[in-house]
Amino acid sequence: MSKAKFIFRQLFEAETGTYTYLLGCGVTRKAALIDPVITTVERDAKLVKELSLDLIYGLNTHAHADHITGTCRLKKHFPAMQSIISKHAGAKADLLIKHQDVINIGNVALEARATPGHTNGCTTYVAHDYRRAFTGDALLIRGCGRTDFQGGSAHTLYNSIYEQIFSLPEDYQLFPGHDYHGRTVTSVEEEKRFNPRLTLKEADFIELMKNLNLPPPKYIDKAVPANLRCGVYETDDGAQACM
Ligand SMILES: N[C@@H](CCC(=O)N[C@@H](CSS)C(=O)NCC(=O)O)C(=O)O
Repeated sequence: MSKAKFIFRQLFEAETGTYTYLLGCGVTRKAALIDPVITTVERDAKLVKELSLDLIYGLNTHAHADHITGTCRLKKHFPAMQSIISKHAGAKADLLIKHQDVINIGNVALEARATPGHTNGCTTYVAHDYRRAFTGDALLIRGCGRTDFQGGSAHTLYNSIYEQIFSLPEDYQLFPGHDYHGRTVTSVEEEKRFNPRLTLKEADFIELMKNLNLPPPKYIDKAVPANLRCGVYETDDGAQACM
C-alpha cells in the first residue's frame, strides 16, 4: 500500500502524565486516538473536528490503572467510533484484538504487537510505514512500566520489550504512554543504549523491579474496574452509560 499523508499529534494529560496520540490518514480523513483520557475528551474531540477527521477507533494499549479511558465518552462525539483493546486484557470493548492483527485507519496501517508484563493485555501499536511505535506502559523513555499489580511480571515484560520492541529497526521512533519528566519521544537505538533498566541482564532487571517501591496510582481503585468495561457502566435500570 502506498504511503498516505500521515496526520499525527501527541497530546498530554498533565495530572497523570499520560500521552494520547491522534493518528489520521490524510487521504481518507479516517482517524484513531490511542489512549484517550476521560478528562481530556472534550479537548481531543475538538481537535479531531477542527482537523476534519472522522474518528473510527479509540485504541487502548491496556486497561490503565491511573486514569479512566476516554473511549466511551468519545462516542458521544463520534457515535460510530469503536473501542479497541487486547483480548488478553480481560476487558470489554467493541473490538478485541490479538498479536499481529493489523488495524487500518484509512490507508494508515497499525500492527498490534502483544507486549505483556506491565499488564497481561499490554499492546504496542506499530506504524511501520511511518517508522513509529506506540509502546503504552511497556516501555517508557529510559524506564518501563511497573510490574507489581494487574498480573504484572518483570520476566514477561523484559522478554516482551526485547522480542517485540527492541527487535524493530533502530531508527524507529518510540512514543510512550507516559512521561513524568517532560520527555516526548525516543528511539529503539536510544533505549537499547541508554535505558537504565533494560540495559541490565534479565535477573538484575527482575531484582530492580521487585524493589521499585512505587506508591499505588492515586485512582487505581476507580480506574481499573472502569477500564475493564472500557469506561462503560450499567445504570440502576440496566442501561449502559459512560463514566
Ligand atoms: N503517580 C501516578 C502513577 C505513577 C505510576 O505508577 N506509573 C505507572 C504507569 S501508570 S499505572 C508506571 O508503570 N510507572 C513506572 C515508573 O517507573 O514510574 C498516579 O498516581 O497516577
